[in-house]
Amino acid sequence: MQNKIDYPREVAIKLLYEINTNDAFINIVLKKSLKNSLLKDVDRSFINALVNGVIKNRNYCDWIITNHSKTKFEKISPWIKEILRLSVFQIFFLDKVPDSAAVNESVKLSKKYSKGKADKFVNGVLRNIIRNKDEIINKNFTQHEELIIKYSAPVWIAELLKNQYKLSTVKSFFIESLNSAPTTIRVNKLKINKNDLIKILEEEDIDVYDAKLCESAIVIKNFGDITKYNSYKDGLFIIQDEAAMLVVDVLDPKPGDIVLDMCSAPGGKTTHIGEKILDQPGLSARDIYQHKLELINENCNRLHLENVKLELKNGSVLYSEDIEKYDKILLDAPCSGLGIIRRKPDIKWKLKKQDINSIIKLQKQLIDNAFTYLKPGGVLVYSTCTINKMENQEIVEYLMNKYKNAVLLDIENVNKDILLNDKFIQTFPELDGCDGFFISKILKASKDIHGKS
Ligand SMILES: C[S@@+](CC[C@H](N)C(=O)[O-])C[C@H]1O[C@@H](n2cnc3c(N)ncnc32)[C@H](O)[C@@H]1O
Repeated sequence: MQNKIDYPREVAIKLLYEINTNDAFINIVLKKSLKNSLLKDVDRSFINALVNGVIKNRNYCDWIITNHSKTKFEKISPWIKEILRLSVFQIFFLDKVPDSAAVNESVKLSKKYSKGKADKFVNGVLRNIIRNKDEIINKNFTQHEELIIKYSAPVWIAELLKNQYKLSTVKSFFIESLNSAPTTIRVNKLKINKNDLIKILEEEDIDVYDAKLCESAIVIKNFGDITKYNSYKDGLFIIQDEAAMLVVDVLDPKPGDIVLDMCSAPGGKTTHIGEKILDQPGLSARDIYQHKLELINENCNRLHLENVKLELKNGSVLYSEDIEKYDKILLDAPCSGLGIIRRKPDIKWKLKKQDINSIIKLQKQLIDNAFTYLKPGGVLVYSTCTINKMENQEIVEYLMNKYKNAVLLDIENVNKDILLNDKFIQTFPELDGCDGFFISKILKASKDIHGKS
């Protein structure tokens, strides 16, 4: 056995420790560490696969470790836990890595990252697991255990969704969350048309595929670091999920509209609005964090949008100067993010049951203020990237019950498969390929249309 530690595995362990012990965000730590220009592309994708794989399958890995270790799982030190998880993930999910390689690398890592006889402990646990590999793979689970263990669903999220959807829907949702999400880009139509962009991407050796739901979308594969391509640097497109593109299609802003994007960072939808209004003045993009406004600014600069007004404002505060000022408002609200756990699997472990109530409280404040900021005759689009009905349909119902002049509009010109009663869009990763988005469209009528007192 060579003594040198395999570099990608060591990076993966450090990142897993940061995510699981220090609460770091998977996308941020991965982006930072994969930027290292000394890394080969193959190592970059191995680190990405290891870190995402462990976080996605964390419950399953932990269940296997728990059942094959004499030391209680809670008593295992954080570094050793990550080393074991990484090994178990390789043994059960990566066919190309021989089991012996996964074990040997973990033993070396445990010598470096722990004191005492940790390497012997790791070796013993992993050899025990390998001996029982077939039995583990063929284990019969109850339906509940299958969700929680095999598909690594947090218990409380599984319960929440089982109260809202059929068990088969919840199951396929969690199975899909273990897969990788596609990469889609939105053509920047201010700069180029779709066919010309496809030609340029093909010349750059990027694989290009049709997207399903949105006319401006292209699926891309086989590109490595996207920021190195001229097409990216020239601002010919932005990376954005297809469902996220639908949000602005539903808002349908036109040149001349006064538009507010209330929770707008990092600006995926802001830039789409800017494109649709032909970069005319009239678009304000807000967020509560200054550093996030800078991300919008970067996106606007790269996509050649010059007229977006950035505002550091708290959406839950009612500003009197904004009342009845806007023709169109997008409220892409902060939410539980359950619709994007395929892209950001750490959401599963970071989100807590008690967070849902505070998220809902904020969503109600935001939608109240958004509605107040609309001109009579104006249109509000309320969207989230979650499939939790409490943050979706129920927030819209709250608004409809509170304001006599709120009218839920039909959503037109979209694929009927993603519509619920013509009123809501709800996409599901396992059915539609894109992220799990909710979209609704509300008109502020000039007078009481419900006849309520
Ligand atoms: C779902 S993200 C928006 C994504 C964005 N629309 C896009 O397409 O790129 C929600 C945003 O709301 C912001 N946010 C959270 N609380 C807020 C508040 N009280 N007021 C304004 N923005 C807020 C977050 O910082 C985050 O950037």
